[in-house]
Amino acid sequence: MSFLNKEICDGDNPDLTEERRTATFDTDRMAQVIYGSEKFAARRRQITKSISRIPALQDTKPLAFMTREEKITEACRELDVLSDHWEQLIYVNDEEEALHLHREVIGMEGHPFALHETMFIPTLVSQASDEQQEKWLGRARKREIIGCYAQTELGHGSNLRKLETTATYSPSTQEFILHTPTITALKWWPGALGKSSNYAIVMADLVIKNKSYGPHPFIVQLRDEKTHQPLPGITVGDIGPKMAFNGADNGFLGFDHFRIPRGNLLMRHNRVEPDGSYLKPPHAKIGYSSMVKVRSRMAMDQGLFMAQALVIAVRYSAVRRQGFLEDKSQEVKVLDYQTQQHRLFPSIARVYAFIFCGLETIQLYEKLILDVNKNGDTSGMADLHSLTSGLKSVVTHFTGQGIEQARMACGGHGYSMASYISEIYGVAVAGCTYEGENMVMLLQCARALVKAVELVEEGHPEKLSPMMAYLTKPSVTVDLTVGPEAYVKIFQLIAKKQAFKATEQLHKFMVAGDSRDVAWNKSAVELTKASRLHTRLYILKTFIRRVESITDISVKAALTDLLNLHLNYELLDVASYALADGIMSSTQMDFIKNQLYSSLEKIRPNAVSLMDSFQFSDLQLRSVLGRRDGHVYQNLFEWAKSSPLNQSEVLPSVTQYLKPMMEKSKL
Ligand SMILES: CCCCCCCC/C=C\CCCCCCCCCC(=O)SCCNC(=O)CCNC(=O)[C@H](O)C(C)(C)COP(=O)(O)OP(=O)(O)OC[C@H]1O[C@@H](n2cnc3c(N)ncnc32)[C@H](O)[C@@H]1OP(=O)(O)O
Ligand SMILES: Cc1cc2nc3c(=O)[nH]c(=O)nc-3n(C[C@H](O)[C@H](O)[C@H](O)COP(=O)(O)OP(=O)(O)OC[C@H]3O[C@@H](n4cnc5c(N)ncnc54)[C@H](O)[C@@H]3O)c2cc1C
Repeated sequence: MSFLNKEICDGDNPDLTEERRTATFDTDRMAQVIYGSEKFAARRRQITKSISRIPALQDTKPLAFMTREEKITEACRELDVLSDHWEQLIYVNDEEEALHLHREVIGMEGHPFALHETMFIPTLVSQASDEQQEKWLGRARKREIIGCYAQTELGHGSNLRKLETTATYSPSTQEFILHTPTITALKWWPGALGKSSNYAIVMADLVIKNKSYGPHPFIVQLRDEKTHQPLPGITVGDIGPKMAFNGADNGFLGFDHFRIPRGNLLMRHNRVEPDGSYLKPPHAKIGYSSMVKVRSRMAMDQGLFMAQALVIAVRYSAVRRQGFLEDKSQEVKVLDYQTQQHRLFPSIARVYAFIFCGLETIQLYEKLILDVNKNGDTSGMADLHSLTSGLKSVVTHFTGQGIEQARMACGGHGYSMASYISEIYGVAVAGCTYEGENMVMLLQCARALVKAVELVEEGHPEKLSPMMAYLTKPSVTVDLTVGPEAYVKIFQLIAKKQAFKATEQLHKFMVAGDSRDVAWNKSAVELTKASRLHTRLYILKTFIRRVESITDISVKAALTDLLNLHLNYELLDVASYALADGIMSSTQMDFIKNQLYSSLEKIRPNAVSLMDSFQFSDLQLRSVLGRRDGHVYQNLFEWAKSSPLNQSEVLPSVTQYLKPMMEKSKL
């Protein structure tokens, strides 16, 4: 079956139009699967259309030609325009719609509200008491105040228990005294802290009567609401340019015995009474929930980052002609080369897989917050923490790899800022670090795995959570031709073996006399391998579950091809484990390779439409190379001509230095 997708093809590059004509599914229907519902996919399109009717948001100067200050100013101008249209554009308080609006209009280089929406408001929702929400949440939602999340310090990010900023309770005045005792205690990195925010959630060590209670969240006013000047006792500023994300003012913050009222400790789950007595929370790590919230979004957000890079690379590959195959009268589209397909298509599959995981983990977090806030039920916290710790690490790592391959797939033009892929890469790989450095978080996931293995070894498999149940599966011989379930079985065996091996190694060192911490460190590489396999198994199973649930036949068929590619690619990628443990034979390996190559051919006709289905507007993509019209060469030439360097024929640097130098050389 072949039909023309609904988008207008007239006027586009004929090579791209041809690709769109040969697609076997409808991109609107695919968008419903990607964005989780028909309603949200339609709302996205509606919002995009409404944005396109606001002149002040069109044809802005390319970000690549702007200084950092100009980028920040431009983001603020756009936010102001959006603010004037907010209620016509989206349903107020709909987080997904707000995120879409920001992504499309302001892009990914950061803006003053990035942390306000993703961490400041969510922390108030999950940690502030009803009374505190009454006071601050409404103001935050109406954007009367701008907030950020200030946790990381110059000296500590990963190890939260050693944060040095103190919040010492003074019963006589019923205040907390915030203080930065050393240079390493300066808050360092928080997004939008430096220049934009006037409020912050500050994570500080709660100290009462000389006893430390560990990091707790406080809401703190940083700047005067009228003048925006820092309040006395507060030192705040921008930390300088970064690898990417330079539209954001990540900042530093220090306190000099800065006093805040007792009511500024967020007290939904714990309390400090006026006399200084402390009521502890129902779960020791409940104060970490805002991090879990962001981690639960990361599979979706990173999937969308990689999708942007792939839209650009796949469209370009369908337009770029170079070299010959059979027909010597016309050069081929580079997308027809097997190596190009192998470079791009497994990442397309991963994008879909990550997004399906993201849809699931976002819902799991929403449910957890309901359970905790309404029923005080914290039983889901440990599982979601270990799942999202592993997932953020695996997804960010592969997203970085996928985006870099997308860049290379665009040859020389991929290296130009016109492609915008380097910016997408820079922003995406920040995710390997923020919300917990990847190795640190893989080791958090490993804690849960080791515990589960120990339960099995102690004869209590019934206590395993459903995600760990595969650790009890016996070894079996598997016939790969029966379909996805066979791949899952092999993957389960590989992941199980590695989890047991890593745990065995840990125990061995402990038996030999090492403390658990030292034995843990000596086993850490093996433990992180176990976490990665465990997480990749979850991703694989989620992909299968999601594809099975699709009702549209043509969408399901296209995604089944992608799923088959994913299964074969993933298994091949971990084949060294399977071969070493005798789980797979070399004949099975050959079978997998052949399946992989034939999947590439099946996906080829749908490649452009699989990426068009994300329905990113040109405004959001910000890529000259990846525009929907595919007129790559004309667009590139126009863009280059608009470079500030080309606004005069002779640069002052030539007149001032090169010319005199050449003249001197003549003497
Ligand atoms: C991101 C969305 C953006 C969308 C916008 C898209 C548009 C594009 C625009 C811009 C894109 C960029 C957006 C930028 C956003 C950037 C946001 C970045 C913000 C930050 O980085 S905030 C700072 C984050 N910091 C960290 O993550 C620190 C990492 N460290 C930790 O979390 C902890 O220190 C630790 C978990 C590693 C260890 O904690 P600790 O208290 O020492 O505990 P342990 O002794 O290790 O463990 C004890 C026990 O507790 C369990 N546990 C730990 N944490 C949790 C938890 N959260 N929940 C439940 N249980 C937990 C742990 O497993 C142990 O259990 P056990 O004893 O084994 O049973
Ligand atoms: C773009 C960006 C935005 C950010 N936004 C915010 C924000 O809004 N708010 C905020 O509070 N913070 C923010 N951060 C800070 C971020 O959360 C931290 O940088 C991150 O948690 C990593 O901590 P770290 O810098 O201390 O790394 P480190 O822990 O110093 O990592 C250095 C190395 O040490 C290793 N390591 C550390 N501990 C262990 C261990 N226990 N076992 C094994 N290896 C270990 C790591 O794996 C890594 O290789 C942001 C960071 C970035 C890059």
